[in-house]
Amino acid sequence: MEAELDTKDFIVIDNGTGYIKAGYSGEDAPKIVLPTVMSVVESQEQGKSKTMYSGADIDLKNPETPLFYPIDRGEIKSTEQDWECMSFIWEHIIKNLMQEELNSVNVLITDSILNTRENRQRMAQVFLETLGVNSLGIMPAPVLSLFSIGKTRGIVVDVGCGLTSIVPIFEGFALPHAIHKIPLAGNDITTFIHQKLSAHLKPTQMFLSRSIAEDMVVVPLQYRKGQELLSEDKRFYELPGGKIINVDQDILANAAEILFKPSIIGQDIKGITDQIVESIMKCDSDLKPDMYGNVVLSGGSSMMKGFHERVEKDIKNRLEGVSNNDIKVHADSFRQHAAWIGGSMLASLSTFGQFMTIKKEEWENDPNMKPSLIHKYSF
Ligand SMILES: Nc1ncnc2c1ncn2[C@@H]1O[C@H](COP(=O)(O)OP(=O)(O)OP(=O)(O)O)[C@@H](O)[C@H]1O
Repeated sequence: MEAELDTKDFIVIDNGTGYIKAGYSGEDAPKIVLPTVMSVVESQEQGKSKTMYSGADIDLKNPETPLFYPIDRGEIKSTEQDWECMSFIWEHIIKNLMQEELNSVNVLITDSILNTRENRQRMAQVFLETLGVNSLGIMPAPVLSLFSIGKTRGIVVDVGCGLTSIVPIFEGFALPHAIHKIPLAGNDITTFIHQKLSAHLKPTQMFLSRSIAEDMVVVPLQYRKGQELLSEDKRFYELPGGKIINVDQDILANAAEILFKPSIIGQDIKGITDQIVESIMKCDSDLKPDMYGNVVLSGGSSMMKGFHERVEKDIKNRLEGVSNNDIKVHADSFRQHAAWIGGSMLASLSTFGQFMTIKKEEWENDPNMKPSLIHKYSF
C-alpha cells in the first residue's frame, strides 16, 4: 500500500556548522536559514540573568559582539554552553520564527554522520524534555540528501561550511566502514581568501570574503597555477564604500583547489576526489556500481561553479576498470539544501510519524529505556 502524504505535520531542522535550515515537512524549501551563531549579553543587574541573541538578530559586523559557534565541523561541541546555545536556537526557531507551541509540534532533526549515541541521546533530551516537543525523529543528513533525489543507494558527497563528508549508502543505511570525513569546506575557502586579501579587508569583514567565495571562485576542470579563470571585469570586487579591489587570479584558482589538494594550505591529507574513489573501493564489489553510478553532491559549497564537472572528470580519470559511461555525478540545482529537502519529503510520509519517531510519552515512561529508544530509532 502506498504511504499517504500528510503535509505540515513536522518541523524539519537541518543543523549545519554555518547555517541551520528549518521549515515544514512537505514544503519545497526551508522557510528559515539562520546562521548557527549565538551571542550572550550578561545583564547589567547583579550579573545574573543574561540575554541571548541568535542568528539573524546578531550584528556579525560589529567587532564588539561576543560570538559563540556551537557546531564545529559538523558536530555539536561538548560544553554545557554549546548545548545551551543549541537549545536556545532550536527554541527560538520553533517559538519565535515559526510561531508554534513547543508542546504541540513534531520535529525531524538531522544528525551528523557517525555521531555518538551519547550526543544523539542529548539531542533527544533537549527536544523531548527541555523543549517538550510531541515527538522527535533523528535522521543522518546524507541519507536525507540521497532521498531528496528519490534514491536510497549511492554515495553522498556533502561540502558544507565546516566539513566535507563522503558517505556511501545502501538501501537507506550508511556504510560506516567506508565513510570519509575531510575537515575542509566552505569556511576554509573563505579563510584562505580572507588571508590573501588581508591588505584590503579587516578581520571582521569575513562576510566579504564569503561573498567573494560564492560569487567569484570557479573550479577549473584542470588546475594550472595562475591560469585565466574569469573574464577581466569579473576579477574586480567592490568593497562597501565603493573602493574596488582586484582579486588576483591565483587567489581564486587556489581557493577551491584546497579541497582537491589540501597541501596548498599545509594539510597532510588526501584531496576530495582521491577520498571519494577510496570510499567507493571500500564497498563490496556488488555495491560498487550503485556507488559510482550515483555520486550525489550536496551542501552549499558544492554550488561552486565548475565543481560538479571537475569532480566528475577526476573520478573518471581515477576509477580504474570502469567505463566512463557508468560513472554519474548528480548535481541538482537544489543541492544546497538537499538534506533539509530530503527530510521534508520523508517526514511528509505518514509512516514516518508512526514508525520512525520517539514519542514524548514513550520517552517519559521509563528513564531506563532511553538508550534503547535511541538505538531503536537511529537509522
Ligand atoms: N553559490 C555558492 N557558491 C559557492 N559557495 C557557496 C554558494 N552558496 C553557498 N556557499 C557556501 O556554502 C557554505 C554553506 O553550506 P551549508 O549550508 O551546506 O553548510 P552547513 O550545513 O552550515 O555546514 P556543514 O555541512 O559543514 O556542517 C558556506 O561556506 C557558503 O559560503
